[in-house]
Amino acid sequence: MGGSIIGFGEDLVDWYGQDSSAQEEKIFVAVRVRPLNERELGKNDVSDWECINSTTIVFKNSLAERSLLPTAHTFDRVFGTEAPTRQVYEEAAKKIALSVLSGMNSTIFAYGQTSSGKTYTMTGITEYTHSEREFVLKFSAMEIYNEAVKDLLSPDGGPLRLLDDPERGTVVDKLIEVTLRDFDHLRELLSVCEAQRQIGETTLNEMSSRSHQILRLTVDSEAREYLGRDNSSVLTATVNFVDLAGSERASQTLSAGTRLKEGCHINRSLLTLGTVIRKLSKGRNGHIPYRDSKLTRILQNSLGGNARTAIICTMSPAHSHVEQSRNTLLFASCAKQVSTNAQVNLVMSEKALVKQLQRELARLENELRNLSSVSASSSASALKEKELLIEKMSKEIKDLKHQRDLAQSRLQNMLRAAENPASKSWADMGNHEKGSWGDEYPTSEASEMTDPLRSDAVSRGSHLSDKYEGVIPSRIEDNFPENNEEQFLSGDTSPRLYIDKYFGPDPCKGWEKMAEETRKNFEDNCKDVQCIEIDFTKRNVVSSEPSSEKGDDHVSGQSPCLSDNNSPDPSANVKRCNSCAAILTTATKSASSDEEKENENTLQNEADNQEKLSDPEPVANSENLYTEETQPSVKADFMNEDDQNISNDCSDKQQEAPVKELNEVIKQQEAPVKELNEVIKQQEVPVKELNEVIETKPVTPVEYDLDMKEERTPNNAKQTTDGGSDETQDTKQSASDWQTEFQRQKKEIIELWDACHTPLVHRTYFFLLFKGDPSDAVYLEVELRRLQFLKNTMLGGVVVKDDQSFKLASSVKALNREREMLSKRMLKRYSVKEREDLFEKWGIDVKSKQRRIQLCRRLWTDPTNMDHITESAIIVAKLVGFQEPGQAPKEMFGLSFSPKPANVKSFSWRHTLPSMM
Ligand SMILES: Nc1ncnc2c1ncn2[C@@H]1O[C@H](COP(=O)(O)OP(=O)(O)OP(=O)(O)O)[C@@H](O)[C@H]1O
Repeated sequence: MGGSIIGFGEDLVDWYGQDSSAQEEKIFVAVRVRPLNERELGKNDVSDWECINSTTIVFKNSLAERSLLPTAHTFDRVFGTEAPTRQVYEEAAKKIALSVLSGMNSTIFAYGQTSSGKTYTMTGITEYTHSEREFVLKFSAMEIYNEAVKDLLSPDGGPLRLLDDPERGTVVDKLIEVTLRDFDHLRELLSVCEAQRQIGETTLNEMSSRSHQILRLTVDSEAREYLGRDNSSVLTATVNFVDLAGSERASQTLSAGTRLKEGCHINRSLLTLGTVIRKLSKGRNGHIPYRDSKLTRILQNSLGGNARTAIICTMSPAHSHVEQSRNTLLFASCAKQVSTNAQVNLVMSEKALVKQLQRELARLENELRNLSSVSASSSASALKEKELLIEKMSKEIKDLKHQRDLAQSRLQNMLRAAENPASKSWADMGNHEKGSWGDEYPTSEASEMTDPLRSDAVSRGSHLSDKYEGVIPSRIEDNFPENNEEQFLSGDTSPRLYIDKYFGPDPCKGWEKMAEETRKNFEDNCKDVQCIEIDFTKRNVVSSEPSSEKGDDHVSGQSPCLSDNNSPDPSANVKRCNSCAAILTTATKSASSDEEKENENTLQNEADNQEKLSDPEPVANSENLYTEETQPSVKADFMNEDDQNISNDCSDKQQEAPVKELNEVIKQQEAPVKELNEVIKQQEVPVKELNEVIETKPVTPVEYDLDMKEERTPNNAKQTTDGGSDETQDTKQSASDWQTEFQRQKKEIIELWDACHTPLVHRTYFFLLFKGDPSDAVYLEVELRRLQFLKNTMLGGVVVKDDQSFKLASSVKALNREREMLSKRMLKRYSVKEREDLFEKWGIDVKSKQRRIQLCRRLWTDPTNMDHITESAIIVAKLVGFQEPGQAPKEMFGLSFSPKPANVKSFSWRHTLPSMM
């Protein structure tokens, strides 16, 4: 039986060598004769039957019977009384039973008279079948007792329903299926079935089965499992082992009651089975009464020809049972005529295959849809996204490298300073870093002298001041501030000087040097600011000298530094510092005194409208402004050290301490450099990977570069103009570029101020620089970078621990205090009418409480609105006294402000200091 089977490939041959394709075959019929049992032997019964060969059984007794009935019967196989069950299995059952492995259903019946050996035989065959198989089987078991179907694996369950499935035929509903682990498991289950099966004692069989038992093994296997082929189709087949109840004669079994009733059901169902077989044996025409009994209904698939079938008829050889034996052989002969047309469960397999193909089709369709939805544009956008990511990460790397360079640069500067222990200025710087920038009142001159960098800056600042003499306000209006913030801001009355001190280099001295220095010392310069701030406060103390308007009683121990503005002598610097430090404690008191004084003024100014009483605003402690938010702890140390130094001149011993501190600071600075290097390292890897993936062109640096900018500045253009005649156009272009860049930087800086909570006074000072003067380029650049770094440090997750260089970073709390301080100032700087106008202009109810602080809290709050910023700056400038009498506020902010040539040599640094000097 050759041929191929669709879906399973050619040569689908079952493991025992037979082609598994559809085949018409007769039911395999075997007869097994059991030995005479003890009961029969006890009655001296004799054996009538003899198996003369492997296929023929002959009746050997009565001459009379012999003349009437056939004496020889031929079947597929006959087994005599000596044949073991194993032989019966091998030669009669195995072939059929293992058909299930090639996807064919099969059924093996045991048919015979009661006590003839059906159960004996089927139990053995079932066990042997399992031991042969190499596949996982599922086992189920049922019995039909008195026409009720019962699950033998569910003893407590009620009768099961039979359902008609259009595909599978009759199905026993909710029949339990157990996956067999091994042979022992099967034996265990067979024992359960045996225990559950209805057994009754009859006169012929002490353990007579009173029900039909159907044990079912189901194989769900993939063809490749047994053929070694790569085929995922599933074969599902079952083999039924049917152990029928024995036909019996009531007269023989002497049954009554239950046994009789059982016997009736048994005989009726066997009669139906016999009828079905007989009809089948005569062909398939006409009605076949499958449904007349549950037995034939359940086995319809098998009997109907879908399953390979074997019927093993058991019989007793005893003469006393000759009639039943003849009936058995008659049944066997009929069964032998029945043809089956068993085939691999192609129907089911094809369905499985169709289902599988449908699933595969759906999957492919889905994939296709997804693929088509990923259009070219989305691919391009994904690519662009990656490119942007690379660009962003590259920029971050660049920023980080920049920060690292700054940190390294600062470290180098510190190391340089450490090499010169006499450089007290650096030690001062260290102290200032650790201390509060607003708590001290050293003189500005002292700071200038003690910080070599800043001395240079001051020198250049003077130069600039000369340049802008007459334009820059020459003095602060009146009394010294009542708080630290104002000490900070009042140190320079000129924004230009503020910037000069802040950044050091003089733009007029050449871009190259300036840019280089700025880049190298960016952080140092930032740090410089702190010193300057401190120096401003010191200057305030200087203002307490006899020439000042107040605070003289606090500066009785005047420092020599106050009289020497330009001494380059480091030792002199040390003296000054020590002395100035000594002044610190008294200067604080001076500030308090100033505050009291202002409060008096306030009361006087507000006497008419009782504002002071009706508008009780919080009064900030001038001493605390910024100090809580910045470096409160070191302040005490610094003070103590200075206290100790009050009566001492500089000694070597004293100089060693700051050097030690400096070394400590250097140590601290090394950590962030290391951290930055680590961050850069980590950042670089993904960028490299991404670059490799999309093979994009090298990322264009986004960051504005000083060198690039240098090429565009008018100063630089001027240098190049000397070398060629057609460079005027270039110069114009450069100026245009600068204006564009200037606007961009201005906008960014304002927004960064907001993000970094930069003090309003600092913003106001710096805002004065926003006039588009190319010479301010470097200041803007440095301020921008400082803010970018600061923002990264504060918000960007780049942790630079204990970084003290960016004191201009404030906090919301400090900013609020500053606003409170400014609001206090409003009483002094603005008349009642001016204040009311301001409140009205800023949409604040004139009669509301805390209207001044309300106003000040709105200042600088909208970094995107230039009008708002300008108005805010005007107000702050006036509040802090940064306004020449008679000068319109707007003039200060560039509307009518233009630099004048630096041709006035007589301008001096001192001229820019407060009048108290
Ligand atoms: N081939 C055999 N060799 C030895 N003993 C056998 C053989 N066949 C059956 N017997 C014994 O005969 C007795 C009856 O066998 P069994 O119970 O299998 O008959 P049965 O056909 O199933 O009867 P019933 O229809 O009443 O259930 C048992 O004790 C069994 O061990």
